Amino acid sequence: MIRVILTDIEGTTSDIHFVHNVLFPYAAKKLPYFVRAHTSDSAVAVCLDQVAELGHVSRDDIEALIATLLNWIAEDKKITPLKTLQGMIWKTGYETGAFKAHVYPDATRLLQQWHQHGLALYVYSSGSIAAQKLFFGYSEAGDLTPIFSGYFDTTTGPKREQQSYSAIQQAIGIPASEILFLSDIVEELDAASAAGMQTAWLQRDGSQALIEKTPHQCVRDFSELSLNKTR
Ligand SMILES: CSCCC(=O)C(=O)COP(=O)(O)O
Ligand SMILES: [Mg+2]
Repeated sequence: MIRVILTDIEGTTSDIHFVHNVLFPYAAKKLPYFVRAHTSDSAVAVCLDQVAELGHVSRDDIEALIATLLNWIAEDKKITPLKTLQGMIWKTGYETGAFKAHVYPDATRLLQQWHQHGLALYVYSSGSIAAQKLFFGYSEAGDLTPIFSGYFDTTTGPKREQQSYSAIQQAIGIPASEILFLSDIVEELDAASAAGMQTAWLQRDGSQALIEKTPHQCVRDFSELSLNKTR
């Protein structure tokens, strides 16, 4: 029996194009000014320490740190300090109404329904926890944060590693077999499955036949999901 839904965001609850065509360009445009203006903020400084280390750049060279961050955005790197800084930058975008987060109507409807039926809902995304809360707080469907019980990001571990899902299972405190993880990325589903979770592969491109030769439940949208199906 599934008691917990753990969901990815980009490509699962939400359109990948919203993230790549709206969120990432907004962050790239604002990042240089944001970093220069906040170098002495402690939370930003911690991120810049990490960028210097991971990017092999001098900590004193702010312009090189900015260039590294912009390259990471262009390459869609899921690197924790980048994701933390992006979340800080998007806050203004959401608060000023520059954009609202896209959530597929089927995802909104089913998440609300599952919440009403007593399932616990959690998010696991490469976006920082702060960014996830903004995303669902300022969604096109309104504030969806009340339906979620918790959030996980890459500070728990990378999304393609089994250990990350084991750590999430421990934190949630429900047996892995009663947790259903939803994602559009098969390597993430493989890692969750190796940790004992149930899995479902969101293949939202309806023009293609569903890839079904996998151990994962395959669906086009949330309305096709079965909470009773086991591998
Ligand atoms: C919630 S912030 C926007 C999404 C994001 O930055 C990202 O990298 C999406 O990664 P996901 O793990 O949700 O595919
Ligand atoms: Mg995804």
